[in-house]
Amino acid sequence: MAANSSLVTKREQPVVSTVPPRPLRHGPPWPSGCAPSRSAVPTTSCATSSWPTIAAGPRRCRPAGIPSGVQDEATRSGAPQQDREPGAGRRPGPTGGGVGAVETWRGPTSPAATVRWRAAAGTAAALHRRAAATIAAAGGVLDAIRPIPADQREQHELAERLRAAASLLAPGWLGAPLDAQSQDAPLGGPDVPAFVRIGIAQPLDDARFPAVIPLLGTGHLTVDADSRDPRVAGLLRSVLLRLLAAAPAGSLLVRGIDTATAGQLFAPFAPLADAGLMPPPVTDRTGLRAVLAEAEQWVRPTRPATARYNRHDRTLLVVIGSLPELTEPADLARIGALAREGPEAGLHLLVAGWPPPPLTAQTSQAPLARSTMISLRNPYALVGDPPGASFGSPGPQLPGTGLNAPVFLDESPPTPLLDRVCRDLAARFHADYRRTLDELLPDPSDGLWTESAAKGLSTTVGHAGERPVSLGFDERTPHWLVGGRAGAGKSAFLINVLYGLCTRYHPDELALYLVDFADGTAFTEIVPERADGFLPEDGADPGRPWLPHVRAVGVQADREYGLALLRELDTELDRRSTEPDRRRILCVLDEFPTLLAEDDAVTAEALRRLESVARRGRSAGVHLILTGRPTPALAALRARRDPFLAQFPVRVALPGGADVLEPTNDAAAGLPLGTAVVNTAGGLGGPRGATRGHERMVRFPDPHTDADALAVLRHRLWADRPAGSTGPAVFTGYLAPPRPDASEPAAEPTGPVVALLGQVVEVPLRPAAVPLDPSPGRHLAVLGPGPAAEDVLDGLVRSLAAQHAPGDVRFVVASLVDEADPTAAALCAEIARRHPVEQVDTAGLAGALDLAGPGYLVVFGMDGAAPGAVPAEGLRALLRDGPARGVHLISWWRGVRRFADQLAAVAEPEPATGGAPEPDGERSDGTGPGNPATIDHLLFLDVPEPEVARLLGRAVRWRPRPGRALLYDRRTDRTSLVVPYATPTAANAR
Ligand SMILES: Nc1ncnc2c1ncn2[C@@H]1O[C@H](COP(=O)(O)OP(=O)(O)OP(=O)(O)O)[C@@H](O)[C@H]1O
Repeated sequence: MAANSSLVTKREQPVVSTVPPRPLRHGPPWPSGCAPSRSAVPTTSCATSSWPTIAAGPRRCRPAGIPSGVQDEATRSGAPQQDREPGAGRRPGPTGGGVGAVETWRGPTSPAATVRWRAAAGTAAALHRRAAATIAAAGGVLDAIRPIPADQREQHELAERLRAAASLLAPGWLGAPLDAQSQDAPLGGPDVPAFVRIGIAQPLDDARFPAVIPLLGTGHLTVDADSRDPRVAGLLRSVLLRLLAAAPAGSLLVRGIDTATAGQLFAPFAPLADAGLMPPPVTDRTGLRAVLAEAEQWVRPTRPATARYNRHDRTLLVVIGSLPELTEPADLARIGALAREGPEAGLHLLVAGWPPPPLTAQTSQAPLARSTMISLRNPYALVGDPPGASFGSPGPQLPGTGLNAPVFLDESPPTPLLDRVCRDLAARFHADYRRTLDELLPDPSDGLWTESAAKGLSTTVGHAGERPVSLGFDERTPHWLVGGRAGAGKSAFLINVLYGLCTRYHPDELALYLVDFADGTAFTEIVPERADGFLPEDGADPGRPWLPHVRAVGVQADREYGLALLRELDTELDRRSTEPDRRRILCVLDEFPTLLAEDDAVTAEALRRLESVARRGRSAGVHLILTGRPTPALAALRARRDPFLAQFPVRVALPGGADVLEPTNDAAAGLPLGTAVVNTAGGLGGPRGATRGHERMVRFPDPHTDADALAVLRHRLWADRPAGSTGPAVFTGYLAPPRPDASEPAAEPTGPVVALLGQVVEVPLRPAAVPLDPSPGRHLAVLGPGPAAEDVLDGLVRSLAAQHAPGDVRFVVASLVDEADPTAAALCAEIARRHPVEQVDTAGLAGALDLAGPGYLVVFGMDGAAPGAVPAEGLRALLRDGPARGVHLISWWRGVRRFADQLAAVAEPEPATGGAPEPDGERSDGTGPGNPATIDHLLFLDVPEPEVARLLGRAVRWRPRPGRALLYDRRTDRTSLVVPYATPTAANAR
């Protein structure tokens, strides 16, 4: 029946209360002759149909259960058992007599026959009387148990009345046929809609009425098949469209989940996602959990002890088109709990594919509480009773039977209609709420940099209604913690803040350090543009105007880069403790959970430094913004009351970022894109309904909607930069820096030649350069199994060659492993253009150990030499005395073990230590830091941490990965993370 049919059908529909409650998944609810005419509808004969009709059809079909009930009743009503004869319980035949009576007419009409005939006639009369009694008794029983079904005219009248009721309950968008809906139908209504149409009920061929159910404000809707069934997809889309079109603008928030079709179910609603009215659907288990967490936050009572529910002025509708395969029972239980608790808090569920197929007998799911259940048949559907009401009105004691008519579910709305509605809603949202970046900036006519940072920094972050909301960095609000799910607008929010600050404060008063740990490109637009991403700090690059306030930027930076920045800030704070500095520093760590993601020494030190910088920076003008997606790490920090969190009184929660607020604060539940909750009390909530002075919900613009305006602003800031400004140092984690051009050697070289290896991951950036001076041990070994190490050696030697005047230096090149022969040959050919080169084998290498300087012994695959082939005595002398005569060994070793053995073999007895640091452990190469017969500089590529630690005799912090190397300096016993320079070969391969 139509929605709220209990009111109508209580009076109008036949009462079917003696029939057992109808299990929805069994056969159709109507007998043949009453079935809809669609050809695929299976017809069920009166004799086999076990369910009552909604009303009697033309043939007054009766359920098969009725006759047997009649017989039993007749038996009970007095017909003695012994009188019963075969066939006595059957309906009379066409002639009105039983089988025996017919036979008596065939016999001869003799006196004896007449006697027999009379006897037979007596029997027939007795049978007739008994049958009449049976019919009378059955009639009485039928009258007692159900009224005489209405005739067809009544059925049509009833359908007509239900149609009228439906148009009242679900007017306009909520109940109109969508394929005939006018393109101009106005959107939005005064109230959240309570009823919505799901399809057309068709009790008779020519009797139909809209099937309407209560949803928002009442409960949920479940369908037993998921979005892969086009009828389910059509139903979900049409219900969603009706609700969105009819609800007051902005009052209905939708979250979509659809794994089976990878979100295709919601594809027609994409304009809403683009507008920020509805986030893109989630398509996996992680996304499902995020939506469930948000919904739980939505229903969670503000004060659990009182179990009172928070009432939102908006409704959250979670539409599950299909659940992830093998959704865990715990997640299914969360859905069940949300169904039970949701409606009071304005949370409603549309769940397709419920109950999900059980993984085990123990995990089968009950029907979802408080939901109207739809069971698909072919081609119609059965609709169960809505929560707390009954379509069939079976009476107070008996359970409901659902809607007693087949329902043909609404099909997917026409694409142009869907598109038009979504675009109109988006445009309306845009017009009502969208703001632009310039509304957050000072009036351009006032000029740039008119505010003073002496007492703090402040910028407009958004608008609460019409009022601009400013947020600052000062002693009371020194640091901000910003949270939001992926795509919540964190970068947009940050960019607004950065432009807001950079237009208000002079670069002499504000310096920015920006690090992005994720794979985004949050900050690339405000740094100079160079394809390689590595820039000289001369500011001359005109590629793209940069913000003059920005000192350093890490794009997709390593955790080590973030840690280096924190160390740098800590050092700066040490300095400021004695020399106060009026220039404020703002450091933004975007996706900071990545920095703290591992349970290792980097995390431990980063947490310590964060706490120290935040605590000491408060009064020293050093401020932090940390942004991140929801992460268990944050909850863990909160749980253990980590001191660093206490240093962040400002919390900004964007959509999905409620975890930066206190768990009892549900202000951020269900935020749409473009909005944020700004809280200046560490995320604390407050009394419900009360105005919270420390908390505002703001709308903020997407700065990228007007890319041209943004470019003009950037150019203006750059063009006005103070004279002598240098560009930011940019570290781009995913790029290998190009090797600096080897300048022509100076006529009078002033310092030693340096071996340039790459860029040290540090703030400020600096090259990894090994000076090849005359001290004993000034040699370099590259250790690592793969071609990357071979490439490093190749590029390095080329750069060395370029640093010497032609003919000034001699090269001896040996390749002791086959795989390096081509590289060695190409290298020799290249160097030979400037310097004398000799390519040798192992024997030649042994002979060249006493090369007269200046020169280089370059060895590819030095571990490939047979044991003893390179004499230990000669090697020891080279390592110790070679640098003094300008000879350095530059070698590549594939394995650490051969290297350690060889070095141990040539190690000299350890001299008395002259103040050099003693190693903590024992070196596997047997050499100490003061040993002159050694190799002072080791570059590890792809060598596991334990092997490096064993070789160095102490713990190291190092995770081998492509594009990274660890440089060890034996003299200082220090290690540095290095991004090796791109080599010509490697660069070509990319
Ligand atoms: N205020 C806004 N109004 C409407 N759309 C916005 C707004 N802010 C951002 N968007 C849009 O939302 C999308 C995601 O924005 P953004 O990249 O800033 O999110 P994010 O949280 O940084 O994402 P991620 O975590 O993936 O890096 C973009 O398409 C952006 O244009």
